[in-house]
Amino acid sequence: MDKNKVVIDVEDVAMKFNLGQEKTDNFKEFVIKALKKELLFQPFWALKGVSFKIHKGEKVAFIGSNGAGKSTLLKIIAGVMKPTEGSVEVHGRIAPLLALGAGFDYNYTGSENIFLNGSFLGYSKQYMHDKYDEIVEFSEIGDFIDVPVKNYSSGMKSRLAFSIATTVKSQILILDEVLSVGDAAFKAKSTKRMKEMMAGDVTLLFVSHSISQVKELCDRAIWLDHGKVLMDGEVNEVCDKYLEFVRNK
Ligand SMILES: Nc1ncnc2c1ncn2[C@@H]1O[C@H](COP(=O)(O)OP(=O)(O)OP(=O)(O)O)[C@@H](O)[C@H]1O
Repeated sequence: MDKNKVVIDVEDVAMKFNLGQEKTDNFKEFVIKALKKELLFQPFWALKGVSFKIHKGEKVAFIGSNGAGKSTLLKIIAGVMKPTEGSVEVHGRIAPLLALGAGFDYNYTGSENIFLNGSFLGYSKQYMHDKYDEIVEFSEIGDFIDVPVKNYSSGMKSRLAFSIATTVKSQILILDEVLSVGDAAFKAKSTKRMKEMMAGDVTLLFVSHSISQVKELCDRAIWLDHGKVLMDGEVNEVCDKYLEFVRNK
């Protein structure tokens, strides 16, 4: 495996959101104010000057307080959002597992969503056919596979999303909090599968508030704070500094 190959190159990325300064009580009021141009928007930088490179096979965790910009950064890397400034280069196929069930169309059945997600990830219908049984079996969805996803519990949605993303073979895996959902049995099963994948040359981008899980799965951590990289290095070192920071807050 070519450990020196850069698979993700993030350069000077910034992301600006426009936040409404005043509260509107309802949508009608919002539309009227917007039409009358009475709404004031204040720019808010969720990410600013973020740069790093990720090499093939690295397992990288993104840690930091609520609102630090972790999910926004992963969405930009996955191509769901375009950064306001900077550039992101990705070499390899990404299986994004952003916020649970993202990528599902709730009106379609689990089965239909497997093919929908497959085409979204760039896999052929035949390939998804070949993987179908394994995906359904691992997800433990059972007969619910023919029911619209809107009737699934959040645990069922995350089990199916996890199962799709980890059964199809992709070089880059993005996991956002997903392992924290699902019951104890599924959690054990998904952690085992993650570890099997870790043994291969998959590149992992992992967001979690569980530092023990981060230490277990990753070898590098990037600590984000208020949209900036505060520390980037060996996982135990960065996590310990972060925990110390949290304790002293
Ligand atoms: N679409 C959006 N419009 C406006 N603000 C947004 C949008 N998405 C995210 N934000 C803001 O950007 C900041 C970063 O959010 P993000 O979800 O990336 O943080 P996070 O580090 O993943 O947080 P958490 O640990 O709570 O999941 C937050 O202040 C959030 O309110």
